[in-house]
Amino acid sequence: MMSVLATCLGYPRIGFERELKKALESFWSKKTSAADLQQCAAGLRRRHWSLMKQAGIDHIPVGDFSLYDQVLDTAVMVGAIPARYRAIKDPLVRYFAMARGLQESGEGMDVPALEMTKWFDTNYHYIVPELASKQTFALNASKLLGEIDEAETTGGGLRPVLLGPVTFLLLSKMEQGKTKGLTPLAFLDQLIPMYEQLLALLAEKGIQWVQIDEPCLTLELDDQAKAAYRTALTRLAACPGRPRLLLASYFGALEDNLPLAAGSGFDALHVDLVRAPDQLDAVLGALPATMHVSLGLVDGRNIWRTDLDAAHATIRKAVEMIGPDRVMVAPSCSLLHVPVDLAGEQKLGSTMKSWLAFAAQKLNEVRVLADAAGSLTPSGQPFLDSRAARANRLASPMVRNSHVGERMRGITEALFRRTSPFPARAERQRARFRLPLFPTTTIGSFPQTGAVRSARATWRAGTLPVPDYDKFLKEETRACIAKQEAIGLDVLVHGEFERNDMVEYFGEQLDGFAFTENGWVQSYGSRCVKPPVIFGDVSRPCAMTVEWSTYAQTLTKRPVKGMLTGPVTILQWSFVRDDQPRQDTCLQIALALREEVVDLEQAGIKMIQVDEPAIREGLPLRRREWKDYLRWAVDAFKLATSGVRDDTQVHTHMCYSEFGDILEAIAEMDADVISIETSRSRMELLGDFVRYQYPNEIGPGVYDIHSPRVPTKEEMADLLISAGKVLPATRLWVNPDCGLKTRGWPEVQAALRNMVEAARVARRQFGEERVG
Ligand SMILES: CN1c2c(nc(N)[nH]c2=O)NC[C@@H]1CNc1ccc(C(=O)N[C@@H](CCC(=O)N[C@@H](CCC(=O)N[C@@H](CCC(=O)O)C(=O)O)C(=O)O)C(=O)O)cc1
Ligand SMILES: N[C@@H](CCS)C(=O)O
Ligand SMILES: [Zn+2]
Repeated sequence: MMSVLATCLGYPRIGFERELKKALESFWSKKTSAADLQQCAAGLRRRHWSLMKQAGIDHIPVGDFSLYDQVLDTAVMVGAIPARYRAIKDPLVRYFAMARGLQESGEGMDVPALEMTKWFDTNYHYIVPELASKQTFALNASKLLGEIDEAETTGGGLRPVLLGPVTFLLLSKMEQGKTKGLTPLAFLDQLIPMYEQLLALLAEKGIQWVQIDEPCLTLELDDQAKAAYRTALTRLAACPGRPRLLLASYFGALEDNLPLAAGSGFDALHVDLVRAPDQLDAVLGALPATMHVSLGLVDGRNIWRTDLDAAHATIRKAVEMIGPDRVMVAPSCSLLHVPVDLAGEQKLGSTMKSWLAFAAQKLNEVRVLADAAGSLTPSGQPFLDSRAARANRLASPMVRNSHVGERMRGITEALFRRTSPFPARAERQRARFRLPLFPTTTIGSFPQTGAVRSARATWRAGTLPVPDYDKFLKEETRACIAKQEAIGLDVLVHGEFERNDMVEYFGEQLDGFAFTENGWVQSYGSRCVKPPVIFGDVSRPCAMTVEWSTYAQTLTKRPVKGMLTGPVTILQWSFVRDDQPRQDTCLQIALALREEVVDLEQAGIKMIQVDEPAIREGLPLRRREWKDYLRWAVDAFKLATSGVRDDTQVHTHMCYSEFGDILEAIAEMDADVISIETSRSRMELLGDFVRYQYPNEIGPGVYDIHSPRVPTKEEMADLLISAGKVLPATRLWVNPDCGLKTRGWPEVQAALRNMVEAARVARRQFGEERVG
């Protein structure tokens, strides 16, 4: 008898104990071999397949595992390897060179990494494939086929996951120069045969179902992209003898792309019903009689326990309309974006735990929902538990704080404005700080060395007494200030040694947040974050950063920037409550940060940086929703930062994204200075700031901090000089792309010395005076 299938689109690969992270970093630092790394990776894959099998998942993903990133894996699989990496013969070394750059002094090897940017509106970063004007492709499916062989022992139900050809091309970029007028989509005809060959190989292996991820189907597509979809989907559907194909859309609604998807000739369509529940009727109405639907009902982007009754009602609707044989239940997207297992949490408290589901629990929810599809009124224990948890959360006194409600009602227009407009503020700030032309600074964090991390780990474990930890951090901060002075930086930072993570640190100090011990989620490569959980109204019980900033300022005469994470970024990088609009939660965070900003000023801090790297990532995927989001996101930043005097300089910082299309909003944020990542894209972004005539001061990043490579004085000076030609030199700052926490001290010191030298070169070119 056929029944509703339980399926999964992808599983976190980092490992319950972040085994992959550790194996990667150990391999990169040459402590272990490639074989050790591959062994760890194979062990993780085996574990994940086996636990999906145990959870009763009928379609188990294979090929979603990656040593670094699934988009990079796809580029390698189709042979899209830019020329500069082809001299590297060892495939693994070449793979990591594309991901992280490679600088080997002995062998004269010095190649920067490919660009990295955010995966849709998530905090995961992918490597941007780069195509040449005469791009050709060649299939190398060894990774995927090898993993399928490994997974055979799992016992059937394997569903290979491929990033689809159109999304692959839409996420790619053309290499710089010589490609005028060409866009990656021009290569679709050459790329499709790689997928055709691959489908034939998968059919030979006896694979029954293949999942083709096309998340770009949830975006607004122009005619060229729609035509590309028509071509690609029709051709793949027409492959002779192919396995059955599931087209996976996620992160939003298909809307006007639904006819493309439903008419694709594929055998199943996955839809995200967490982000876009309202699309169900249209989807069911559009499905041809041969097509299955995969209902994405368990949230792959958040950690709240599923409302099983609501999900069950949706499944019933689908079953009644098209019959159980054509229905699959699934998470809304890959589970890559949620932590591995709630079982890793000992300190959360049973009430909070009962509200949550991580990846392992979500698999169980999918199974339970599939099993209950035949029942009209499910009453098994999982449903009873889900109802009880929901009722408990809705009624919990932990969630509401009447003081926060009062403060929210007391917000007035005046709280969103600095006293004077930027030109008047800039004049006062120039008089106050007397900085040289091209002032040099950094973004905030300095290396989080093994010593810093392990001191924190022992302090957390209770084996390092608080005063000793405090003394250790003060010593790190003191040494950091001394190093910055020796390097010759103009505006200093305290180094953020006390912070585990720029969001988690604040989450731990604010009321309304819970934090996990082991809730790691991959951010890029081996780097993970532990997003805090916002479960209730947010408020600040006491000052959070004032002590560290004021301590650092006592150590130097140069200005030390106060360092805060902005409201939108705290929101975006947390798991957010789903019982009130995100904007209300964001304004609550902004109110708490406003108190901190004012306290910093009162404590004598003259420059305050409020980082908003996630503001672009928070942008809704559909343009019509942008205006509303940008209104409240900008308001939240202004609410947080407008409580200070004109001569207090507000900085902000952004990284990882294309900011071209939100420049107006960035300007409205009205920060006195913005530092922004530009170096990986070789300052392409700066063109947007020029075109928009960005009015305030700006520090275009001149040094890619994601790579251990030390940039030369000359290359950074070139970047500055090109920036100085298009923007007034009087408004330019000099800084790396982002914080330096992931780097080691020797390379940081060498790079910053070169950066300070580069600023001197630029000053010689443009004059020493900072007037204007
Ligand atoms: C700027 N970025 C950030 C994003 N999101 C955030 N939430 N935070 C960010 O900073 N998104 C965009 C980018 C992504 N970039 C990065 C960059 C770097 C990291 C990173 O370094 N992550 C660390 C983990 C950071 C952390 O929280 N560390 C904790 C725990 C450390 C730990 O693992 N301790 C060990 C013991 C260590 C020892 O004994 O030596 C343990 O407990 O077992 C801390 O410092 O206390 C990473 O290592 O992945 C992330 C995103
Ligand atoms: N102040 C932070 C910003 C990162 S986006 C840092 O320097 O790490
Ligand atoms: Zn940054």
